[in-house]
Amino acid sequence: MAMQPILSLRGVHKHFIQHLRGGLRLDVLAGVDLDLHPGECVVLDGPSGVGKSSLIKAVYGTYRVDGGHIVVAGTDIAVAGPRAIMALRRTTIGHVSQFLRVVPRVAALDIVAEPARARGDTPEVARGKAADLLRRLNLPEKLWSLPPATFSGGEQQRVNIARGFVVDWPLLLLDEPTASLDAENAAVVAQLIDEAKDRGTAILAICHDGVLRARIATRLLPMKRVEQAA
Ligand SMILES: Nc1ncnc2c1ncn2[C@@H]1O[C@H](COP(=O)(O)OP(=O)(O)OP(=O)(O)O)[C@@H](O)[C@H]1O
Repeated sequence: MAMQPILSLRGVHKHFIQHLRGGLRLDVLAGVDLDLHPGECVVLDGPSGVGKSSLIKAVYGTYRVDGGHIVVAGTDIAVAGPRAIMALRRTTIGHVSQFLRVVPRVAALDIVAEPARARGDTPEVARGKAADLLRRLNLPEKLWSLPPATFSGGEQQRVNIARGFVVDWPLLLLDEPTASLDAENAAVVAQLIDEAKDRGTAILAICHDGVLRARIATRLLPMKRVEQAA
């Protein structure tokens, strides 16, 4: 029997009403289909503004879609309520956004460890995994006990990446994970992605860096601008 996809998109539609532009309707996603299997890395491919981030946000349950199905591990996120979405975020879907959502007064090490704690690891085990990742991503150890609010963009992004990789997620969403990183740390991220794929994580990614994209993508999902109704 063929392996079940971890993520299935069928006919996903999304539009925005742009209130600052006189209520203009902007159709962004029109009938997006995809099956994503364990161990695959599909990179969304298309020009700026085509809807790549919107699709990632829809799969994470942040944006509600207007039509179609987004099935993750048997749950249709297109129609799921907030509890079901929060449960999937705890157990199944990891997300590395472009920017770290800084939690005041929580140390970087604990921010990274938190998803592993939420999945049942003891504090020691979770912190050990967090420390391994922060070390691999070259975050100076003296920063680990500090809240990341004052960290540089690249330091915050490395905390964010470590948080995304601290759990073996069945599905991992990556939105420009190396945008603020130097070449050395971008290479570490490429390695982390390879290892996650080998463990069976399915990855849906946005990645403008052509070299990294060629390295990580098992396939591209071409996205085209939607024709707007006159
Ligand atoms: N919350 C929102 N409200 C209104 N319009 C939005 C919203 N989010 C995105 N858009 C619009 O939807 C379109 C697609 O945006 P999106 O960020 O998904 O594109 P993208 O392909 O990820 O672009 P880029 O490669 O530049 O990051 C853009 O025209 C954007 O202005």
